[in-house]
Formats: sequence, C-alpha cells, structure tokens
Amino acid sequence: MARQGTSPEPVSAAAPVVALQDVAVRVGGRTLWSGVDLRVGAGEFVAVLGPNGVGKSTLVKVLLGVQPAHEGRVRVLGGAPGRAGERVGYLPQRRSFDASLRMRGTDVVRLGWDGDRWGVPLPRSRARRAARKRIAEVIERVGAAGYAHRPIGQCSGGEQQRLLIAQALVRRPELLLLDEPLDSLDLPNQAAVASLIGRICREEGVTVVMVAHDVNPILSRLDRVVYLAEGGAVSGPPAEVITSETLTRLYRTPVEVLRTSDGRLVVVGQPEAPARHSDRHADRHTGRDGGPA
Ligand SMILES: Nc1ncnc2c1ncn2[C@@H]1O[C@H](COP(=O)(O)OP(=O)(O)OP(=O)(O)O)[C@@H](O)[C@H]1O
Repeated sequence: MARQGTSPEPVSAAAPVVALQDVAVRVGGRTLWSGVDLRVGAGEFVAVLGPNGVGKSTLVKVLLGVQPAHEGRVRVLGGAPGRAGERVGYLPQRRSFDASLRMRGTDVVRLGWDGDRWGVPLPRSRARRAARKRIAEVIERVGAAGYAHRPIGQCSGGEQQRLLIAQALVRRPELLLLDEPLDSLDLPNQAAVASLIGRICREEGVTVVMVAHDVNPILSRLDRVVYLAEGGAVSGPPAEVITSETLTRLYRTPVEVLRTSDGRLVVVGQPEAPARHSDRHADRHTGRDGGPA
C-alpha cells in the first residue's frame, strides 16, 4: 500500500526521538504493514491506532528492537532500535496480577530500577539509598504512595497500572513506549491515567508513543496519531487523520467518523485486520458496526 500521510511531518531542527522511513514489517511470513514513515520529536505525545491485529504492538516491538524491520530505516534516540538501554521505558500490553501475588507495589517498581543493571557497582549503601529515593519519588509522581506497600495482587486495575507506569519511569527514560495502558480500566481510571501520562509528557519532556484502542481519553493531549491499516499507515495531527475521508482512503472501504455531543469520536466501518485475535479481546467492539476511534 502506498504511503498516505495527510500532511508533511513537522520538520524539527533537533534530531527526532523516533524516525521511521519507509518501514515494512513481516511476522510469520506475512507483511503486516509497509511504507510507514514517522518522525516523533522530543516531548511529543503520539498515539498508535488501528483495528485489532493490525500490528500496533509490533510497531512498539520494532522501536524496542525486538522485532526487526523487514524494509526501511528505524532510528530511536539517534541509534539503532534496542541500543538506547534505560533511555527507553516500556509498559507491555497489560497482564493482570494474580490476586494472591504477595509482591508489593514498591517491589514491582524496583524491578524497573534493578532489572538489568550491571557495570561498576556503587557502594552498596549508596546504591540502596539512591534506589530507595528514586523509587519513592516516582511512586509519589504517579500518585501511588497510598497503596504502594500493599501486595500488588490486592491493588485495583488502575492502581496496578500506575505502579507499572512508575516501573517504566523509574530510570528516567526520554522515550516512553506504552502498549494499551488504558486497557481494562473503567472510564474514571482511564481519564486519570491518561491525565498522568499527559503530565509526564508535558511537564518532564518525556516523549510518549502509546498504543491505544480508544483515542478518546487522550485525544486532547495528542500531538500526532499514527493509524495503521493492512499494508500501510497514515500519520499526522488527530484532526487531519481521524476523518471519514482519510480513513476511507486508508482502509479503501467507506469509513465514517462521527463526533458525539460530548466530543468523543466514533469510527464506523473500520475493517478488522485479516488475522484477528479476538481471544484476547473478546469484550471489545471494533467491527463494521462502530467502535471508538
Ligand atoms: N511472532 C509472531 N509470529 C506470527 N504472527 C505474529 C507474531 N507476533 C504477532 N503476530 C501476529 O501479527 C499480527 C499483529 O499483532 P499485534 O499484536 O502487533 O497487533 P495489534 O494491532 O497490537 O493487536 P491488538 O489490538 O489486538 O492488541 C497479529 O495477527 C498477530 O497474531
């Protein structure tokens, strides 16, 4: 599929945090998408959208360097993907914690600090103090201080998600890759977590690339969206991309974008990707008869 950008990507004098040039990805012998161009500047908030199974998580894996691009050029923080180490924070697609899990929220955050740390160790007490300080600071930042000492399995979905965001942030990444962080949260928690991510982006200058099933909770905060389709993609400001005309062109089938009275977007007619994994998303509603953008 040919590239279908609606407007030229903004030209920034600074090197982009993420740069994809004519990138194609193949998994299991199938091309998921191709001809994808994307430039994400420092401090931008970008959403990756599209139907189930289209390859949104795979795009994140390309940026992490765990999924190679089949074609094209990918740069992350000025280097090859996977080379930026702790400069990239990652929140994988949500996996819920078993209610009986005794690990505390602080331990979950600590995993992000200790994870794969190696090299010349700091003196033990100094290292411990630095770790404790940063873990407490980031738990405070995400508003989780009230429950971080509870077993994670006893925290609510929204509380768990905040702690996982803290884990992704604990090493002060410049780029935060979030795979459906609002998945399974109720509307008030979606709004609260979206607001938190927006503040981290705006106030701390962290670049955010976030896979989303529903763009509405983050719509007002986004600089750009990338809409993936079988074969191709379109990227640009939300107001230019999430339109009946652009999505109809991208999906080559009539797609209608409706705006509800409270400003939410609903996309009607967006096709499913050919290989659905409805097993993981049985409760979602994205087919031809309408779903959130
Ligand atoms: N290692 C793999 N081998 C074969 N197929 C794979 C592999 N990884 C992913 N896929 C397939 O690639 C497609 C894209 O998967 P991906 O998880 O990136 O989609 P997605 O857009 O994030 O989906 P969802 O919205 O449902 O989470 C799916 O059909 C998936 O089954």
